Parts: sequence; C-alpha cells; structure tokens
Amino acid sequence: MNQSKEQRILNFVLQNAVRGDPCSVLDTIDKYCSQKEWAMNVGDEKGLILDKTVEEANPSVALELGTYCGYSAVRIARLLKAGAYLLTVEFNPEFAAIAKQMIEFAGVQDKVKLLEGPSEEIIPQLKKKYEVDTLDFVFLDHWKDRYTPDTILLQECNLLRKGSVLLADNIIFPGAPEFLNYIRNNPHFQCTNYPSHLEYMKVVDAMEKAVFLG
Ligand SMILES: O=C(NC/C=C/[C@H]1OC[C@H](O)[C@@H]1O)c1cc([N+](=O)[O-])cc(O)c1O
Ligand SMILES: [Mg+2]
Repeated sequence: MNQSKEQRILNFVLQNAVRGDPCSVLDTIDKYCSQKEWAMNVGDEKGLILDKTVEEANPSVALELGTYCGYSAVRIARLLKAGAYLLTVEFNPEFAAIAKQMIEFAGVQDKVKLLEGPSEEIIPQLKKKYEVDTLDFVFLDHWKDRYTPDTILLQECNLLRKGSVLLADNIIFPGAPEFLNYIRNNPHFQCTNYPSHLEYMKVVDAMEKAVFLG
C-alpha cells in the first residue's frame, strides 16, 4: 500500500531533522512542505504569530484542536515553561499516529498529551477525565465549522477564565466566517486580527486572537 503524504512528511523528518531538537523538526517540515508537498501545517509565517501569542499568554495549560502531523503541537510545546503542558485533540487516527511520532522525535512528549477523538466529545471530558481546571490558551485549527460550536462548548464547560486566550487559524482561507461573526460580536471576547498568508503560499490568510473577558 503506498504511503500517505503525512507518512512521507514524518519520514523526511526522521531522516533529516535532529532528534530532540524541536526547531530542527519545524524547519524540516517547513522545508518539505514548501519544496515538495504542500500540507496544512500552520507554517513558518503564521507560526511566528502563534509563537508571540503563546509567549505573551505564557500558559500553564494549553489546548490545541486539530493536531494533524503535530507541527503546531511541537511549535507550542517548545515554548512552554517547566510544568506547563499542551493537550492536543485529533480525531483522525492516521494523523494521530503520525503526530505522536513527530512529537516524540522532537523530544517534547513530556509536555504534550495527544487526545484521539472528536473535539465535541473530548472537550466535555477535560475537567473530570483530564483533570483540567481552566485553559489559559486554546489554538483552533481543526474543521473550520467546528470553531464556533467548540468555542461555545468551552464556555458551557466552564473551561475559560478571565484572560484565557483563543487563537484561530485560517480566518480568511479556507475561512471561518461564521466564527468571525460570532466572536467579533460577542461582548465576552476582545478580538485582534493578525493578517498573514496561507502556509507555504502567496494566498492571503489571517489569524484571530480572542481574549475571554469573563
Ligand atoms: O482544513 C483545515 N484544517 C482542518 C482540518 C483538520 C482535521 O481534519 C482531519 C483531521 O482531524 C485534521 O486534523 C485546513 C485547510 C487548509 N487549506 O488550505 O485547505 C489550511 C489550513 O491551515 C487548515 O487548517
Ligand atoms: Mg490551519
């Protein structure tokens, strides 16, 4: 059976990156996906916006929705302080298996917990099953039509606190118009837009930061 694109990305990392070095893993994925096969990693340009947002939030507990190959999980985990951790949710078992190996190769496995399943099932389990109190940072990068229902679900499950930071990818492309309308018209969130470009392309994209006001 021929390999998937995600398996080819992982193999390229295993053969070309430095084990235990998250930056070399990120650079190697970016090299492969800009030169050989495009893939939906947040990438190096939007990755810098993600870095700055994570550094500013300095989260103890972070959540990512949409792990894919683990690029942004490695990107986020490499910035976390001692004792802080990232929960990342992926419902596609093939992607989850790739991401697990990517996270381990990068050496950030002690800071990352990969949760396999649909976000709408996992979010309501975070408090009791995963011992989460509240989330300091949430990166939304999964199905674009799940951004709004999952943001509502996070509030219903009391997982946000005053100052919790949400960052959403792909506001322009593929686009999350319903989420943008919801979050920008919601008085409980303070929004900031970060114009950028689609990963590895000249196509316009943007990220939206939304701080929960309580
Ligand atoms: O669909 C996108 N992401 C959501 C899909 C993510 C999930 O779908 C299956 C698996 O669970 C994966 O994690 C996407 C698509 C593009 N794109 O250019 O098509 C660019 C991006 O940055 C994206 O995050
Ligand atoms: Mg994305």
